[in-house]
Amino acid sequence: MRWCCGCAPGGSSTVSESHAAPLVVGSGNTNHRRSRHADDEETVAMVSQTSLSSPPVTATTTILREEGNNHRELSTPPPVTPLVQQQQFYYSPGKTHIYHQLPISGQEPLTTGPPLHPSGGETVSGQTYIMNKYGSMLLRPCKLVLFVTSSPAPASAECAFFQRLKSSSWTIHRTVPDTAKDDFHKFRPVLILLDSKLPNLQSTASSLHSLPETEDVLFGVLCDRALSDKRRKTLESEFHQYFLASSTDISLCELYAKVSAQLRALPAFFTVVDEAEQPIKICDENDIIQYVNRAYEHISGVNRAEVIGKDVSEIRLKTTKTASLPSAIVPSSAPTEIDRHSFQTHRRRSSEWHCIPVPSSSASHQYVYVKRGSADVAICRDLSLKSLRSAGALVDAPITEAMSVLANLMHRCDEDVQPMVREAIKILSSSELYAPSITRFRDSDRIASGYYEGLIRLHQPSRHRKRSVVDAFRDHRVATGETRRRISSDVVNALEKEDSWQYDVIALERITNNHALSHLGAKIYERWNVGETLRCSMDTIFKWLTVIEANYHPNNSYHNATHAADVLQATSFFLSSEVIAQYAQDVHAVAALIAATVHDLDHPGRGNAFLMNTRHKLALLYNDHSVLESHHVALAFQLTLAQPGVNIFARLPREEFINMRRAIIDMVLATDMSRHFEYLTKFQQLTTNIPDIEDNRDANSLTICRMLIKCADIANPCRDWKLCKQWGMRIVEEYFEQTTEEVEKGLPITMKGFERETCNVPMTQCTFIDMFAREAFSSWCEFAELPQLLNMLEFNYDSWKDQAGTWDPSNNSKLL
Ligand SMILES: Nc1nc2c(ncn2[C@@H]2O[C@@H]3COP(=O)(O)O[C@H]3[C@H]2O)c(=O)[nH]1
Repeated sequence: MRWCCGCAPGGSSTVSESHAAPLVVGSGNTNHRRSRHADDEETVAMVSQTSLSSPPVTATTTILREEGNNHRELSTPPPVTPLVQQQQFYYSPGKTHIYHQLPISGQEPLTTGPPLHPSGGETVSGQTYIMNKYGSMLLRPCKLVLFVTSSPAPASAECAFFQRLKSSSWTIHRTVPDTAKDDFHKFRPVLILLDSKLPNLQSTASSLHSLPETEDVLFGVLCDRALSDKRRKTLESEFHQYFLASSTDISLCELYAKVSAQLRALPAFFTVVDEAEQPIKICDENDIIQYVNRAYEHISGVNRAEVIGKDVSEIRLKTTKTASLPSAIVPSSAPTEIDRHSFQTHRRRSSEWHCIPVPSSSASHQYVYVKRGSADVAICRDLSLKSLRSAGALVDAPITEAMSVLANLMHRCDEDVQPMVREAIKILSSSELYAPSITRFRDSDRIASGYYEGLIRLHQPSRHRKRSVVDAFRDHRVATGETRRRISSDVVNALEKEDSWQYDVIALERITNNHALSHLGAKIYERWNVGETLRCSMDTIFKWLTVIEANYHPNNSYHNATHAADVLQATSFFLSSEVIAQYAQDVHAVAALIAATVHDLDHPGRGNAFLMNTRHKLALLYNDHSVLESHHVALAFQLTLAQPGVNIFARLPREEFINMRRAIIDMVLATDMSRHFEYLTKFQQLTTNIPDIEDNRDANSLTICRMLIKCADIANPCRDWKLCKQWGMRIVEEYFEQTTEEVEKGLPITMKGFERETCNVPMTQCTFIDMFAREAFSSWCEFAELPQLLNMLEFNYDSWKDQAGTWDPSNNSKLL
């Protein structure tokens, strides 16, 4: 089937002499004049198309490179019987123009029309722009009629029907039966009208129907008066419609011109898809394969004729076991366009294939599978770790780069190499090779370097000054208060909806007079049956919570027991997610709750860098490694095991205690921000290979729970704005106090940008989101299917941004 588009070159809508015209598929230079020796390579693509009315549309492409007037065949895919004749058109890859060229030797495709209309969906100077979900495409309805009559000379006065057609920019070519076929090939009309007075009307129509390219052409008979039923019945096998010469209704013709213009775009797209470097296949909603491209044939070793029409599950690919298709998860409801972009879409999870539901208005859906890690990153998400980082990621560890190369390689190499590459990735991701270096933020960005120095790099060459800055940890303030809980109705009410993300833990802090942790903890532990797992009573658990709460510093503006309650509440919320419940083991879930409770125990209100710079005894004790985090969890076990009546692990069998303790330590240590990107990368690596997640449940559960508590620890920016803002002010106040002390004592400033006199608080929050929160929650929310948290993060980011422009540092003296 050959196509032409019916506008003259240059976009005018005058009746054109020649009707081949370019179909611009991409943006490209639409004024590009194709010359015989164009500066960029021109190739001729011969495409055979099935009839458009009979899916699946298969296309074989024989690429011919044009050299002079000769065409040398470039590549031939495995033979698939073309159902119809060859179509010939040109495309120049560099400019993604596809020229439809009638196979008249030597005829140049014409220059293209004006540039794509930016808005799309409009008709400008006779050109129609079709806006689809992926952007506008320039299509020009082909308004060409071939009128077959016995007298080629036009009647003195055109009939009303023809006048109406011409007034709507239609071109009418008259011909006689003997030259009708040649003229059809020459003009490529969308509408063939035969004069009802033709002596051999039916045989003429039948002869034209025999041309394969007429399968999508509208056949009409033009008559002076309405046909009798009998006459219509005899003609119905040859004609789709009869038109009265006296009629001025051309609506069917107009519609058909538009529809066929869209259909004509198919060969272009199939050529692009067929020539794409990455394997692509298209399935319908029943997972029947409708189409595969040449790269798929190449990588799978099967010919498309062997797979088209087959059920995905039947496909056993010859060369790549892993390339088998994932079993489909049919969504309960057809994903709408919006769904497609929400995390709730039931994507067919597979590490090998990126599945894209094709948005369509119909209930049934097609799915495009694109093999991951393939050449054309533009379409499929590249598995390299680098691409897993948000484009704005500021930090890349050398090891991450190496793993990104390996992840890419893994999906391109053949099957016997793949396991080795996969193993290499596992080895690299298991050892401490992550030494993130801030690579992309401006040195002048003091806040970002403040976070980097103060949270990640930590160690400062420091002047030695003996400091007994924080001795509070010696003062083990053990609560000797009563352990029998009396709960007022206010507290009971304040504990309502503790399972909601909107829960206001700061209100609970107020109502309980700084005992949010013990009260909220008791409720959450009870809801999670922690007592059952630990084989201890809720009374013991409440006593334990009271002791732990008493060892947080109430005078810290941020790192106090309410922050622990906040992180515990977030941990409980995340554990409630269906996806997490599927992957987190019970022991790790309970460990996460306990870890959240103790994760900042006895925090001195100063960061690790400060303790290291002051040679604090904790820094000496823990050799500058995760100093505070080690202290939090060590003290937690000391307090638990040393205090009679509060040992919540007392009844745990030894083996279970060892496992529980290991998991709690692991998760608390994971809150050390100096290893943020290490844990994040491992989580991303794991969750982009969903099938792998099944084969090492224990280790994977821990990786997920580490990420869970990490996100709970930095979840402030995802909370309701009122809470987000309060937490932001609290953390900055604590930083101000640290910086003030560093200045007073001549210590290195660990958190640059957090000087009370000059700090732009909203800007510090935006930087925290840019550097840490956005990327972590993008990965976390996609995996845990919590898209609403990302929406809140971006809303809060914009709220901080709005304030940053007018922030007055004089506000910094009264943040709380
Ligand atoms: N600026 C800013 N930093 C935060 C916020 N939440 C957590 N952090 C930082 O992330 C760190 C996580 O570990 P810590 O609790 O030790 O200290 C925390 C802060 O340094 C926030 O809302 N704003």
